[in-house]
Amino acid sequence: MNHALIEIKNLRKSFQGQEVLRGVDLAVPEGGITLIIGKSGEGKSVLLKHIVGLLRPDSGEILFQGRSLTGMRRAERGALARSMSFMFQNMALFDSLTVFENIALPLREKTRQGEKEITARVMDKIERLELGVVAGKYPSQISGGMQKRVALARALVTEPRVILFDEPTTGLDPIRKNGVLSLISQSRQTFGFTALMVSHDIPDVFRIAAKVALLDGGRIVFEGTPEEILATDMPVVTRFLAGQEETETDLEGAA
Ligand SMILES: Nc1ncnc2c1ncn2[C@@H]1O[C@H](COP(=O)(O)OP(=O)(O)OP(=O)(O)O)[C@@H](O)[C@H]1O
Repeated sequence: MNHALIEIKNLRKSFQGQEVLRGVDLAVPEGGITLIIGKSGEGKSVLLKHIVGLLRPDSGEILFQGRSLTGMRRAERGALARSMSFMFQNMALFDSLTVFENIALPLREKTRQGEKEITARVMDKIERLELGVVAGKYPSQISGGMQKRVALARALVTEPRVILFDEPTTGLDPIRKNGVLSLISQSRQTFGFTALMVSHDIPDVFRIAAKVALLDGGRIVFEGTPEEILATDMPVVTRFLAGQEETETDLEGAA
């Protein structure tokens, strides 16, 4: 992990006069997992959506290997979009498609590969993510943890350079949560992509992150390693981490 693959500079975004991102600066190093944390509604998903081009900034820049997204020609932006995948919380699997067909979908949509190559690529991911037994099943016939594994296979099948994860473990129990986090970490080592992830699984998710960035008040107010964020006495960080613990305790108490 060394230079920044993606750089976000002074990014601003308002919705109906309400400024959500107020000058976000963030460097995402190549390789490794960069984690974005922050309170609910701070704009973490909005930030990810700018990187995949689903939202356009009011001002500021997103650089990919030093090149500005807005300055790129259409063809170049298209190629870049094909080199990224995402696993977003609301991007569920298609119920009417089998696991195999769900994984094949990005290849059918984003590439011109023939049936033989598609089958080979899908089967490779199915084998590596140990999904063989469920390949012919429909999403409703498999567990939530298995569905996340399928969603990960779908994100990986185009062999992307960057994968964005928006709360990839939402709705899973603690054991399955940790299973999915380990799977993401192992897949990253095997396939070598750069990951940018939004997660509330604190502190569990720290063990797989190389870098942590805290979004607060529309800006990144802390960047560092997991060890650094746990050790800092910056009030904005300690308040946030203490709040997370309370939420966890409340949820456990309510369960
Ligand atoms: N397309 C949109 N139009 C209007 N407002 C939006 C839009 N997208 C996001 N917002 C607003 O931007 C703010 C930030 O939303 P966002 O989903 O990024 O928060 P978040 O930090 O990801 O929260 P959570 O942790 O709860 O998922 C919210 O107030 C949301 O209502």
